[in-house]
Amino acid sequence: MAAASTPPLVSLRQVSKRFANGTLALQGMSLDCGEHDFISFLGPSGCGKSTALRLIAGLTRSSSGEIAWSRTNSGASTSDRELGFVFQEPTLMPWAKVFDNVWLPLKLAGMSRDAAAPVVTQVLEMVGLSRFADVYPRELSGGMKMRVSIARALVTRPRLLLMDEPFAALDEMTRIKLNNDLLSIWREHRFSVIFVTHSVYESVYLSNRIVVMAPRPGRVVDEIRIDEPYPRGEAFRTSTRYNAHCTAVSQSLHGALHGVDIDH
Ligand SMILES: Nc1ncnc2c1ncn2[C@@H]1O[C@H](COP(=O)(O)OP(=O)(O)OP(=O)(O)O)[C@@H](O)[C@H]1O
Repeated sequence: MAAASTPPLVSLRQVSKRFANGTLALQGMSLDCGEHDFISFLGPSGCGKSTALRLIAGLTRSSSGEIAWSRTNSGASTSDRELGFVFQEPTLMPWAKVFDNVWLPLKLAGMSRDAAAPVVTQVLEMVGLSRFADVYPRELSGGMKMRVSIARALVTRPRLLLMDEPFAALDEMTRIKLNNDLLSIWREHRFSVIFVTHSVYESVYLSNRIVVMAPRPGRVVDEIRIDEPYPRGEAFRTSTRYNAHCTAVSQSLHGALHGVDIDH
């Protein structure tokens, strides 16, 4: 979690996005994402979660407001290579082996296959796919393809990993396994995560902060801290405390959808 003295990695101040067709997809969002935060954007369809993520990634421009990045140790402003993005679909190149899919961001940055090999091998190990470097995506299950996608996002060693409903299409058991593996990678490598989800249960399990959002216009209605220690495992998932957090977050979401302010 962010120490009080550490400046935020990225700050949003009153950020809004109106599309050309007039839709106000996001209205006045403010957020500080700290070093080693795990933040979830939680809300129903159309509340601007993906738009907020795309704004942070620089994939779309805000209509108003400011997005500011902290300076890196080298003094440079945060660059693309310090951001990783994982989409709901793994979006792998079907004609390329797992190794080459993961190498891609480094290849685009000018790194040869040989020079990239140690780091590619290392991230494949992190996601549990060491033995699959030489297979094609079609030979992998949905969960394994998502692991490749996560490895590809981590190969540049980003300070911030943006994840847009990465596990929504996976079965429950695979999702739980990937939740656990993501948390252990995050704890060990100490990057920050912003994670978009529709699931109250997933957001409570993973995050230290949950940003609750509502639609029409897309906006933040609440932020809830999950002050529970990591590592989190089955004991937490089946605890009364976990259930109490899920109830509180559900109530906030429910209140937001009915235009009621929830006081925390
Ligand atoms: N390129 C676009 N042009 C016009 N409107 C858009 C565009 N992209 C998104 N919107 C609209 O902006 C609003 C917010 O969309 P966004 O995809 O950010 O929501 P979301 O919370 O991520 O939804 P979901 O959970 O369904 O992915 C929606 O009303 C959507 O229809």
